[in-house]
Amino acid sequence: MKNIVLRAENIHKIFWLGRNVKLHVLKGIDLEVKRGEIVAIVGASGAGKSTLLHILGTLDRPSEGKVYVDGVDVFQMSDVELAKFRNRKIGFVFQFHHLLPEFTAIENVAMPAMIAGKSFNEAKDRAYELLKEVGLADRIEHKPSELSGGEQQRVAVARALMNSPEIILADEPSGNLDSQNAEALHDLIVELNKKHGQTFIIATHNEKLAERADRIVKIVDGKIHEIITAG
Ligand SMILES: Nc1ncnc2c1ncn2[C@@H]1O[C@H](COP(=O)(O)OP(=O)(O)OP(=O)(O)O)[C@@H](O)[C@H]1O
Repeated sequence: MKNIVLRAENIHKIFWLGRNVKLHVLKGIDLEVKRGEIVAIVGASGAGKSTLLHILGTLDRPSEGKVYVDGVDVFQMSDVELAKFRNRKIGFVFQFHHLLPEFTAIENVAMPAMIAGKSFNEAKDRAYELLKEVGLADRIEHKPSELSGGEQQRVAVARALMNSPEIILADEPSGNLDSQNAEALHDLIVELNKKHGQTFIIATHNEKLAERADRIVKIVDGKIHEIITAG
């Protein structure tokens, strides 16, 4: 269906800890995400939220099951094809996807376009527009260490938008922020979603952020326990 941007079917993930010791983290997840939707994934620590986001974001392969992004069965691709596809279709605001410390804000934002083969000169106008959009037009030459935590996360959001991806995945995006900065980031996500129709899938413990999603997907014991629709 055209308005389904992502579909996950029967996703299982097993981590082998030794020859006979396994951890069955995801036990058959089915999920459809509509274009332009904000979906929050919630659940206790260790429930498998990050594991699921990594699989939906094609960063990790499931032990079983399929993921379709824009109708494409992503895990049929080779690692090289998948990396190119990912860079075009998916933006990440992950804690481990840190900004590159030796590059300025505008260079960090331009990076996904440069990975896709553009020069900095070709990418810099859009990178500037995006930084302006996240309220950082006067910080473009700052390196990450010269930015506050909230500002760094806004640079990460601008970077995630650089290649106009279909989907932005965020793992605890406001996790390291104080409540005021967290609130500002939540406002920004909702604003970008409204303005650009950008799809967001966000794993979070933050109830205030989850409440702003169109749907909240709760994971318990490796399965979807319930899906709460807003309003
Ligand atoms: N690479 C790995 N190898 C082995 N076990 C792993 C690996 N990655 C995650 N796990 C385990 O899988 C389970 C789910 O981890 P995951 O990070 O997905 O949880 P989470 O719901 O995101 O938790 P949190 O809210 O604390 O971030 C945990 O018990 C974790 O220890």
